[in-house]
Amino acid sequence: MVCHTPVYPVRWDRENQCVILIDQTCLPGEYTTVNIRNSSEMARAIKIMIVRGAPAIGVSAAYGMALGAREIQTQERALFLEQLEAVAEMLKQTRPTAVNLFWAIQRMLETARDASGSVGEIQSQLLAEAEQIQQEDIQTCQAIAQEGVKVLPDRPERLNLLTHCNAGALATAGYGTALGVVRSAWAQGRLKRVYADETRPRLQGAKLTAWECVQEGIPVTVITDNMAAHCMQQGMIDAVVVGADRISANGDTANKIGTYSVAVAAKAHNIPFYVAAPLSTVDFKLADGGEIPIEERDSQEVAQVGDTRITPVGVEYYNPAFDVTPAALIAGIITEKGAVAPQDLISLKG
Ligand SMILES: CSC[C@@H](O)[C@@H](O)C(=O)COP(=O)(O)O
Repeated sequence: MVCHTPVYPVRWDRENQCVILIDQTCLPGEYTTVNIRNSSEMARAIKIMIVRGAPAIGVSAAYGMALGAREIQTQERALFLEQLEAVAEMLKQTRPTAVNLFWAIQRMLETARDASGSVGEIQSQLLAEAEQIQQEDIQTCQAIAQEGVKVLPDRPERLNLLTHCNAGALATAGYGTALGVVRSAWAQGRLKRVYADETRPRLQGAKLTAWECVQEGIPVTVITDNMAAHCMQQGMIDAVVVGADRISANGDTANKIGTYSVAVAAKAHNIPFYVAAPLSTVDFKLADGGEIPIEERDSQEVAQVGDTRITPVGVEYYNPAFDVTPAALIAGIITEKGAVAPQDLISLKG
């Protein structure tokens, strides 16, 4: 096996002046990369999930803005800023739930507005800002992982953790949020095994979380989504750690569809359920999870497994990509500034 660690799903290629994305639609069968040369290509890559996962989407959007800035021809500052807004709008249309997308685009727009100098200098500053966002995200993930390990159940025996979807290095600039906690627990000798829900319909757990674990020799068992409650009932799970796409001010958490049912099952079995996410995933403007926009994706994702159609002709489909886990089911939200109870999240507002 060719080992691809550490995993960096989004990279700036200085020599070729393009962004290199790991094509996550090809994993685990094939490790390939895609060169992204302009903002439209980046928007498409986010939409069709070549790159996915809230923080990775944010980093990619930041690079999309930097690429878009370079496509603008005018040397007139006001016109440049106006055209950059249009690039921002295009990137914002890609995926509605992951707030990191909007957070990163906003940060890039503010960088452009605050920048002094010529249009050329602003373009350079935007590229530097995208690189900065990327570096910060890796450091944030490592801090989340350190904080996360501290809150895991304190038991003499090694822990069995369950996770849903992929909140690993592939979903961030590197290292991961929920899977970062798993990684750190493994590095510290506190992890026995991670159970990865397969995560229908896109199978990020079976494909991506499992792939990342195999890369690093972390023991991983893939289960279908409907097995999680059974595993909990059998005493196989000590804690659940998942990522997030958007967290409202009260701690309600939108994450990959199926997360809510895992949280309900964890509560029923008295198993702590943790959300690991950077503060850039918290949308303090939203009072509760009812205000979080939920992306609905193509019905084909439900109708098919891989390329095989599994449903009869004539049925209807419903394919929300995310659900909202109420704060009451969450034992703690693990951020780079420490882990807090959902109701105390507001104390971390910068
Ligand atoms: C650190 S990633 C956190 C979330 O973005 C992740 O759990 C998730 O739901 C990803 O969804 P996806 O649709 O694959 O982008």
